[in-house]
Amino acid sequence: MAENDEAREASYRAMLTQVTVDKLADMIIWLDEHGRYVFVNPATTRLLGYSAEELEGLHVWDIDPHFDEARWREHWAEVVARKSFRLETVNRSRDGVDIPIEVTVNLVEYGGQRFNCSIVRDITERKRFEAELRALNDRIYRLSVTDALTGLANRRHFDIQLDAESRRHLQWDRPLSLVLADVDAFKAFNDAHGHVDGDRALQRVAAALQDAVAVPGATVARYGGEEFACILPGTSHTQALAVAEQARLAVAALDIAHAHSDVAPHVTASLGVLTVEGTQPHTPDALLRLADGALYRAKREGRDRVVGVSVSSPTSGVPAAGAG
Ligand SMILES: Nc1nc2c(ncn2[C@@H]2O[C@H](COP(=O)(O)OP(=O)(O)OP(=O)(O)O)[C@@H](O)[C@H]2O)c(=O)[nH]1
Repeated sequence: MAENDEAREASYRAMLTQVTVDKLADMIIWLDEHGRYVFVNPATTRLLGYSAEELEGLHVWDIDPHFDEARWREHWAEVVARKSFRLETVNRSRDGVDIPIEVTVNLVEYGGQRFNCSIVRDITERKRFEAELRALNDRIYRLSVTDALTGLANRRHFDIQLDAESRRHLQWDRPLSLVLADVDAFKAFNDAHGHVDGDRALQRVAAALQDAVAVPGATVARYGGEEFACILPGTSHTQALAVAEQARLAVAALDIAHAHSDVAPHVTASLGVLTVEGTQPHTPDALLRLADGALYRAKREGRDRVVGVSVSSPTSGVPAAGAG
């Protein structure tokens, strides 16, 4: 190629490079090995609000709140070792706005010097979208496990938890208690006061149960209709009976007038308590059947009371099945 042609070709290529660097929406940031800005493209000055001259006197930690000099030295060692990789960080603009960025780091060696040439993308929109998506997923999850009327865990969540807790109880050989609570004479309440007041009463009963069951890791759920269920992991029978009695008293203390109940002049609940101890496995259905048996007895024996049943297998050394 003639000398003129070569010069024209070189100038043409330089023009292509220059225009690309000038027009690129991403930032191009060159840092030396001391973390000093040595070159930035127009997108950088636009986004960060500093002039190229201002930036070229600064260090990376003047702009990136996640960096200091020590962190830069670690980063530089990684750049040298890995040569090219991606990271996410933040750049603070001149007017104090933190801009989340994705940085593609590249090690460049030129004229005996080493540089970090970064292609930097503003990912504000992506981060906002991710946060919205996370919030939406959280909301969908909360809705999927929550009973709409009372705000307690719903039946689906209860079933999942009971399955998990019945396995955990076997694995760790620690007691597991269940409490079933059923509002007494609620049909009569609905008939006398109407469904709307009935709903309100269920909401108040639910809140009272939730407050009364102060057991770490407990699940308090609306099991269906006017029936509630609590899982009390690691809770002995004596403790579970005390929790259930506390819950019974809390429902009575709401003092929701119920003129058509044979039990009391206010809304009451009957509760069945089951505790299993030892390593003999019980399916969740079997656990529920046993707890339901205790609840049934509480109803039959006059309502507004707690009846317990405890089942143990020989390994735990606790006497075999008993009720009280
Ligand atoms: N307001 C309202 N009532 C409900 C809801 N779910 C179930 N119920 C009512 O709860 C009542 C339950 O009645 P029953 O199962 O006969 O039991 P009970 O009258 O409470 O009598 P015992 O349980 O034997 O003391 C029915 O009238 C249902 O309609 C609800 O979401 N809102």
